[in-house]
Amino acid sequence: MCKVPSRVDGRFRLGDPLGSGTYGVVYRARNIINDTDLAVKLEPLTNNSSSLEHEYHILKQLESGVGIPHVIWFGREATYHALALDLLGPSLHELFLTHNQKFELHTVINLGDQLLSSLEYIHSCNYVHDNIKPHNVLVGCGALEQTAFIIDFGIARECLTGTPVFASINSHLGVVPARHDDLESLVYMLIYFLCGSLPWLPKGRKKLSSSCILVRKVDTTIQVLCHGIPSEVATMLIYARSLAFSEDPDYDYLQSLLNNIHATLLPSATCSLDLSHLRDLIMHS
Ligand SMILES: Nc1ncnc2c1ncn2[C@@H]1O[C@H](COP(=O)(O)OP(=O)(O)OP(=O)(O)O)[C@@H](O)[C@H]1O
Repeated sequence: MCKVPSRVDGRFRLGDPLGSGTYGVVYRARNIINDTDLAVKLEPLTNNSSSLEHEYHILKQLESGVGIPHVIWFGREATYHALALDLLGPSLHELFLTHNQKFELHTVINLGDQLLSSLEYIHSCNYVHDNIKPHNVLVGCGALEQTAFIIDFGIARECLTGTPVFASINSHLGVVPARHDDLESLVYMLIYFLCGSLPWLPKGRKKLSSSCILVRKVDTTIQVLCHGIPSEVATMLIYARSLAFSEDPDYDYLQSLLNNIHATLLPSATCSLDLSHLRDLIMHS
């Protein structure tokens, strides 16, 4: 790989890597003009079409949505495409591991509520995310620490499917993903946060193929999957799976199911994500 530039666009000084994915590495950076922190995602230039440029165009179109990362700049630096974004905090995956793989019910309801609204917005702009999973939801920083942000819009929805563990059954079968597939993935994620695992999740370090996960997923009844958690979650999954390809999802109905669960909580249960203490643990480790 070519040498990573120390600065991007003359003003963003790159620091440590924050994470990496299939397409590139994301660095913490400092804007030396206005002294603010940000994140810069670098993707090596190749002859292939740029996934980062694709992501940039989608983010620009989704720009004003709540829970959508804000783009600061996109361009080329040396032999890289670079996307500068507002700096966000840890992912739900990291926070979940820090919290012994269990989130409180009110936290899960709050996440479900926020992510449902963000998905409704993304879908209203004619996009399907197609890779909803705990790694792709980050909490915000500072004043936005109670907001969940959906990241990673780099997957072209027509050609690739997302991560098998959270993928909808349609997505496994190679059906072009539709809005209800994002909703199905969201419900799997909520179940995962409430139960600490999913029946098709491989144990330990073992890796399962997408086809194995699909077989296990299809073989798991909703009753078994949703055992011990509020019945509204099962209703959400039945509803998401029942939607036809081009059918408009009734987001209000799904929201009302989450509200029903919320109504059963003690008044002392906060309406916030309540993840700041975990965030601090990660930041200081
Ligand atoms: N704005 C941000 N602020 C802080 N960290 C970020 C930000 N964007 C991404 N990251 C970190 O970088 C990691 C990789 O980012 P991202 O998922 O966008 O890359 P990718 O190459 O598209 O990944 P994938 O292989 O999942 O498609 C994330 O898991 C996250 O830890």
